[in-house]
Amino acid sequence: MTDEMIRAENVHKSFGALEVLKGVDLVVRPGEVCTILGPSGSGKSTFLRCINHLEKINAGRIFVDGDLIGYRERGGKLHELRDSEVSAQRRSVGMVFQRFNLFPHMTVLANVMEAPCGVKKEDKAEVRERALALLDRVGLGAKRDNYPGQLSGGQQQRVAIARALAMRPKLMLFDEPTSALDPELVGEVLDVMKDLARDGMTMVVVTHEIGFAREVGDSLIFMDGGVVVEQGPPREVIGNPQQERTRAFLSKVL
Ligand SMILES: Nc1ncnc2c1ncn2[C@@H]1O[C@H](COP(=O)(O)OP(=O)(O)OP(=O)(O)O)[C@@H](O)[C@H]1O
Repeated sequence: MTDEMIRAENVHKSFGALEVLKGVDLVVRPGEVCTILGPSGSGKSTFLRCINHLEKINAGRIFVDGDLIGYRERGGKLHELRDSEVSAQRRSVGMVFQRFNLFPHMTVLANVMEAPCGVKKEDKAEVRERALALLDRVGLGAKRDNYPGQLSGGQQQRVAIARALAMRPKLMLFDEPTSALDPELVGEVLDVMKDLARDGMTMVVVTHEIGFAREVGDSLIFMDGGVVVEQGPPREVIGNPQQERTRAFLSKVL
């Protein structure tokens, strides 16, 4: 493990003529929780997707635990990864989306067991044991034989977190994990995330949950217009924003 879990340097991403990321820099150290806040359309989700190589960047570099995303070194040269190799690299990063993408026809346990854990011919009993332990961890051991449709949105999102953890990720990316939930279900998902943070998981969390950022975040990034406008300890950025754009946004959401 390096002393930087994520290093993003001057990341640019466009969709056709639309330039969404205009030079984003970020360093996240192992065990840190980095929260990202910003108006709709500012490029937060796109940036997370770039870290996980779900989007290919147009310029800049992103390293995850020292590995350059999308490339590998061979014979002293950098080679672009083939699609099959990219998916292996992507397995080191767990991602949880706004909408939980569970298989509706599979039980909760099967959903977690199905996650690619990167170990070929792994003993099925071991996979099952680990999946059960993860379901216990997110408080859903008793629901293992249920189908996703039988669970609440909050419970389904907790299964999605267990599924991402089953890949043994080095870091977890959360893209507005609670914004599709009814308000009374938000807390149970945030509690699971807080528990992960306490256990030292490195996390980048795009969220509008200011309380979570303040309580759990080591750093807060305010993004607007495809750039990082302001960055610092969450309590400082929220309590005393230095930039006018941050202040204007916070005055609308606080
Ligand atoms: N695959 C795509 N093709 C074209 N445009 C895209 C694509 N993905 C994102 N965009 C555009 O990029 C811009 C930034 O989107 P993004 O989802 O990253 O913003 P965001 O800050 O996460 O917003 P929100 O909080 O609403 O999710 C938007 O204008 C969006 O329409």
